[in-house]
Amino acid sequence: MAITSASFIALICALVVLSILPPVRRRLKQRSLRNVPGPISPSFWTGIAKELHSPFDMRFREHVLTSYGRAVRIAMPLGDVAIALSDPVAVGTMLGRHREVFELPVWFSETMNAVWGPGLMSVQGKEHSLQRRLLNPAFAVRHLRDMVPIFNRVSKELVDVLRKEAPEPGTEVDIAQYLSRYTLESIGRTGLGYTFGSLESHGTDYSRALKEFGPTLMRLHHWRLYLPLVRRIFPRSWLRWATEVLPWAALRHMRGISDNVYMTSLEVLQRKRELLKQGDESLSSDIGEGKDLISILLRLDATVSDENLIGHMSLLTLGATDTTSTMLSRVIELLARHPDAQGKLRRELTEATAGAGRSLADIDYEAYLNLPYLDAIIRETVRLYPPLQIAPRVAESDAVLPLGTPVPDAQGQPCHELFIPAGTIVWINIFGLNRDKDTWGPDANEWKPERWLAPLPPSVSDAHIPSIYAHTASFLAGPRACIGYNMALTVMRIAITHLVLSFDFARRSYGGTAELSRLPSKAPLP
Ligand code: HEM
Repeated sequence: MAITSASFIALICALVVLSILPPVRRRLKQRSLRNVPGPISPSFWTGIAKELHSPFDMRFREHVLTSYGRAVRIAMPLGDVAIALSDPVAVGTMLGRHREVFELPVWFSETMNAVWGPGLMSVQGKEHSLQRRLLNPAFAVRHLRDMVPIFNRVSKELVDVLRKEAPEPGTEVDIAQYLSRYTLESIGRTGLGYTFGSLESHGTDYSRALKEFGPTLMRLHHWRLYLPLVRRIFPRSWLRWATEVLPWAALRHMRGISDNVYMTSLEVLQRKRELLKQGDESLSSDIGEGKDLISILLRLDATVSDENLIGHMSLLTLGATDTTSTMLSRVIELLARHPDAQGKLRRELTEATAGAGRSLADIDYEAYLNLPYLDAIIRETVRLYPPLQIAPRVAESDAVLPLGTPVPDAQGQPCHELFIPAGTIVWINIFGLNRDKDTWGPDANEWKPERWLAPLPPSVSDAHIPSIYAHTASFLAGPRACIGYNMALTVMRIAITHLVLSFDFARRSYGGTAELSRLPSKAPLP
């Protein structure tokens, strides 16, 4: 049957009406959210979303996340409202009782799926629980223990490269760049059983593709909101064809990134399956010594499909590297800014090694846990500088969230719960939870590792912050809590120990207050 132009126009009109009805209904139901305190929007059309997501205006975002209380109204484009929550009672409910209502937004998981394939961050609901159950055992402490010698070896390589780079005292070195390569290599060897090459070189196409993902995504940010709708209308093969023919540089670049990572992952995986067939001995002689996450997964369940494993490989590497290397850079920058803390840490580490007649290679997983000042420095840095400041969720149906701290209603009376209409974006305000003065005290914004050496004030435990680490929300909690947090902490403990025992870090003379996006990356080494 031929499609007439009238029926085509009718179809387009129907699609337009169908796609605008839910947002209109949501805006009508968001009345009560409009009373929640928040920054004034400069424009009905854009809201403050653009400023909030700008990597160049961290100060504005941090101001918004800490200055309006535990529930903050965020004006979104075209009069939509989102809410940022750092109220532990509300966040606890989102991650606990209402965990099935508050999911990752579909545009987020669809983007991940389109670029990386089916990994943890690209699936939802039951599929996510299944995948998570499959992956959890690979992250058990007993496997992490086996990875410590590999982390030690990469840390030693890092120190050797830095020594070559800075043979003279006082040489300036772009330390952040090396920490980024170090993290990628550590995760590559222990996650995938793959090496990205020497820490001196600038990496492989795979590592470059991972690095370019974030900036390319920013260029496509507004368009990806329409991805779920587009995917519902067009078959996958059409979309793939469109990425080839459309004259859209960012989209083509993203396709290149996706293909590149896919091909490398497939190659690594096929090699691993081959080695596994040859027996455990062959796998143990490979780069990850058979102790890497993918080898562990293949041993646990050899029936997992290549498609799933490739999705996991890409998303694990993506989730692991930038976060961990940002934290590491931050620790080194803070130690450079606080020479007393650096000296105290060096004394603790020297006592645990030379003082106890042990070499660095003798420090195992448990011994690393018994270094209280190192532990305090990591806890405090993870609390104050979480690499992910907000975690997005969307209400899949209408929901009511209880509040520990009330917000004003239309009459200015305290309101102890928030009605969240279906489709509303709710950001879990990690940054706000970690810096709340009522919880952490008036010095919440200061970096004080010492706070972890004495019992914490009762306000911290009384707050019942949803957390899997040190009462902070940095790794989140609930069904989507960071699966690799223990691995990240282990990588950090080992790298910091090697670095602080090998170098003295100082601030560059121009110093200044560092922004997360602009870490001072050059530190003089002796
Ligand atoms: C300091 C370093 C790290 C930080 C601060 C961090 C933080 C987080 C946070 C906040 C989430 C939740 C995001 C959300 O649900 O919106 C998350 C999820 C995740 N992280 Fe990490 N992460 C770190 C390191 C790692 C490492 C080393 C790995 C893997 C080896 C990893 C793998 C993942 C994965 C796969 C998820 C998705 C979990 C799921 O959806 O079930 N992360 N991470």
